[in-house]
Amino acid sequence: MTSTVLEALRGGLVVSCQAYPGEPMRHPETLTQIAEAAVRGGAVGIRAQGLDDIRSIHARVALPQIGLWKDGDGEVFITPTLVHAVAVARAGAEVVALDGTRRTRPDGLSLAETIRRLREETGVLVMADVGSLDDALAAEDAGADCVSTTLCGYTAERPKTDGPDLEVLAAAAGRLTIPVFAEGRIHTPPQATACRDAGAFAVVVGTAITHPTTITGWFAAAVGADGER
Ligand SMILES: CC(=O)N[C@H](C=O)[C@@H](O)[C@H](O)[C@H](O)COP(=O)(O)O
Repeated sequence: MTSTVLEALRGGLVVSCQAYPGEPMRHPETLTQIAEAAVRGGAVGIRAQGLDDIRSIHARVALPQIGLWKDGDGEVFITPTLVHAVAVARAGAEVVALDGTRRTRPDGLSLAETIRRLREETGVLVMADVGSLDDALAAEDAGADCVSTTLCGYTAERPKTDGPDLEVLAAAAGRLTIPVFAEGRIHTPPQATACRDAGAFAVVVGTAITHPTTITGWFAAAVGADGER
């Protein structure tokens, strides 16, 4: 049976509120305000990065939060170890998103061991961010509560498609018994609808809603103002 927290996300839009190191909006207060604005637009959940942002958003936004901690300069950087995952749960995230690929984790634990110990220590729900159908199948076997297509196009297994990886999404939604979230390069409302139609349990959008630098770049390019002036 799907948990109450996941049920609250079913069929809805989750907004990922993140800024990258060195960027002007990288501040917990700013990202909390963005999350509050997303609530007004109809988001059913928030995805957030970093312990300070997670704490701040948890205190002010009454929606389920998918938390993660990006760390390290290795291939596995989304909540890469058990220690990171426990910290994300303790910061207040109802769901911990972690690297759910079949790659070696920096602490040497398997995904199954990570999920088992995280659950024992915190009781939190686990979202495995996957890069392929095989990752998704393995993550379900490892005990994840849900998967997201977050890493499709960011590992060696899949090409970086222009929009979301609908192929992996549809295949995973057809094969897994746990919820499959659509995430990654969903840049337009029609793409979000396509994800829903491909079987997404819920749709996660970040950049196209919360990353003005990228959005500005799209428009600048459209008017030919992105080059040297
Ligand atoms: C690959 C990776 O690091 N993905 C991250 C995971 O949290 C974020 O940088 C993305 O913004 C998020 O997944 C939402 O995707 P998009 O911004 O494309 O709507």
